[in-house]
Amino acid sequence: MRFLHSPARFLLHYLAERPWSFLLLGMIVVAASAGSIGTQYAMKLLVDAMTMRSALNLVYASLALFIGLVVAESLLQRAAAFLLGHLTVKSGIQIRLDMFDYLTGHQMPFFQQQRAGSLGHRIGSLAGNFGALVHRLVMEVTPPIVAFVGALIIFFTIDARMAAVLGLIFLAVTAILVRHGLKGHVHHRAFAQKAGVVGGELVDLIGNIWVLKAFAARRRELDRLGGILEDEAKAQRKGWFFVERVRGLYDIAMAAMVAGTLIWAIGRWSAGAVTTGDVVVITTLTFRMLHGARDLAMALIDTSQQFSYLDETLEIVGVPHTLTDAPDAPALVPGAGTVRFEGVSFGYDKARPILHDLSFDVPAGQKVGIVGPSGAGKSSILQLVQRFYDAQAGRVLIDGQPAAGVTQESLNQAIAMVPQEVLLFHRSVMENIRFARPDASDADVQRAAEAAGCAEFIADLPQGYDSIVGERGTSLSGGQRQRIGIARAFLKDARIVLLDEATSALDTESELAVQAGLERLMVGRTVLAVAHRLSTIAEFDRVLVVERGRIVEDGAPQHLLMREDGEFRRLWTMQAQGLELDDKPQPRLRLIGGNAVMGLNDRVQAAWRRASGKG
Ligand SMILES: Nc1ncnc2c1ncn2[C@@H]1O[C@H](COP(=O)(O)OP(=O)(O)OP(=O)(O)O)[C@@H](O)[C@H]1O
Repeated sequence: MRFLHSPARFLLHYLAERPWSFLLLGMIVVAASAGSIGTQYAMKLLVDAMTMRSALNLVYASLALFIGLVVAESLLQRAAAFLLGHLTVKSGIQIRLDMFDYLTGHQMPFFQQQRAGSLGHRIGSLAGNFGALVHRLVMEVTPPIVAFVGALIIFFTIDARMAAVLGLIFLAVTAILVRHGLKGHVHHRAFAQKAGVVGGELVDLIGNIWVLKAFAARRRELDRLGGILEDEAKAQRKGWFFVERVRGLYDIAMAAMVAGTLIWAIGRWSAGAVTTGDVVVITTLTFRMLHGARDLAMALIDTSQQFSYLDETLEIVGVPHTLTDAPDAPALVPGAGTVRFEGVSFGYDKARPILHDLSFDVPAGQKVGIVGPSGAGKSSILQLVQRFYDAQAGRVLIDGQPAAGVTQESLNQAIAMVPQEVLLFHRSVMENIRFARPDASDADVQRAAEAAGCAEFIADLPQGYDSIVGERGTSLSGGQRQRIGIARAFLKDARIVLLDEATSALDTESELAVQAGLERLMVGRTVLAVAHRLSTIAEFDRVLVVERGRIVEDGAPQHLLMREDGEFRRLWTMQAQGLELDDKPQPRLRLIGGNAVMGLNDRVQAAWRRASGKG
């Protein structure tokens, strides 16, 4: 999206979305400002008519003109404010929708590098920035410019020399103020940065409220927050003092200028060169011009500040997408559910490859367990199947179609994933499960929940399916969240199911419930499961053992177990002893949770016996 490349393009893009409305707004504002200058002129006519003892008709006509212009200006001002509010609210909705759409198109690493809260805040503030910019330009920059031009014209009718002098003064005052004001940017930026730190700290503290309470750290953290707020206040004070200094300077300059102009005008009046009305209009217009110079300078400073906020946000949110659909990419045509890796090499960082020349073929309906030491690249294989990343070499084919050649949306439709950590929205259980298929009926959702083994615990929740699960599902246990994840996969009803087994141990009862749900889910589907507890894949059709990004064994679990010095057998034996391997250059053994050992339950013991011919 080219319009995200610069604040000016961004502004123009959204102005061009409603060109006629914004043009109308500009015209109303120009007319209102002209009307306001016109009132000064009408006042001069009135004063002249009165002092020159003109016919009463002329006096009343001037008065009528004056009142008419005052009313017209005020009506136009209201119309402009109404239209501006209406337009910026509409554009604000559009901007946030566009930005959310663009933001969610970024690849996963983007979200790992940015804090979610700060991204949300930035999207929200983009709409605010746009509104503020349009407001400044239309309501604060345009009127002083129109007033300046109008005043200059009136001055020229009175005294050309004076008009030229005042015009130059106006430009000089504006330029000096803008120049000086821009120097204050450093203070404003420092304050904005400190305010950002405070915001981030607050979000962090509230997000980690559990730690705060558990470590009795409320008082301690309050003191720490006090220190950070003090820092912010210092930066804020510097900004204020700067602005006040600029204002002081301006006030002194204005007093001198108005006094000078008045003395000069009265001198001309006493010489009979100008009328009383002229003196009145000269005085009011001088005030107006000088105020206009100040307002214009402030508005320009503010506009440039808004531009830099906008620029800062666009630099983060508007970076180009790194993973996009190929032009004219077709949708994936779902088939029986085959997965094929052809010479796939991949690294999150190109310089540090994780998977090396991986090739395997999973026919439809096969259940494949992926095992290996921690960090071997198992989860990365699942990430590539879903095309969260592109491989640096080779291809991933889903139902014979390259994952990189079809639309990402259609690819994600064809695959159901039950991740290690099931993430839930702060919505009801019903909505959370239905997220997998928005058009599913309540009965469909309930059937999926029953199949996943959720029905019982959902019935025990205070409002059943309507219960809100708490932010990120915190009011549910780990096992319950996982079963909701399985229910989602049921509802999605995809031919290909990816499972990434949770590393954190569940209690035995939960584990059995999750296991039962998974087993029902796997029936008749192609399954790729990353397994930490080898017990879970004992009855799979096939096991791929991955070590440092390479497949070192591939076969049915029973067969692999029979290989005397096989890797799978070694992992199995270690797990039976409660140990697990880290896939580091110097592999390290570590103790794993007791449940993993308990996970080697009867079924596995039976498989072991079968494999070793003792069954
Ligand atoms: N998003 C990421 N960005 C950069 N490196 C990553 C990312 N995810 C994983 N890695 C690295 O890639 C390597 C393989 O990780 P992966 O998660 O695929 O291993 P795994 O075999 O699934 O491990 P585990 O069993 O511990 O889940 C690890 O060294 C890991 O640090």
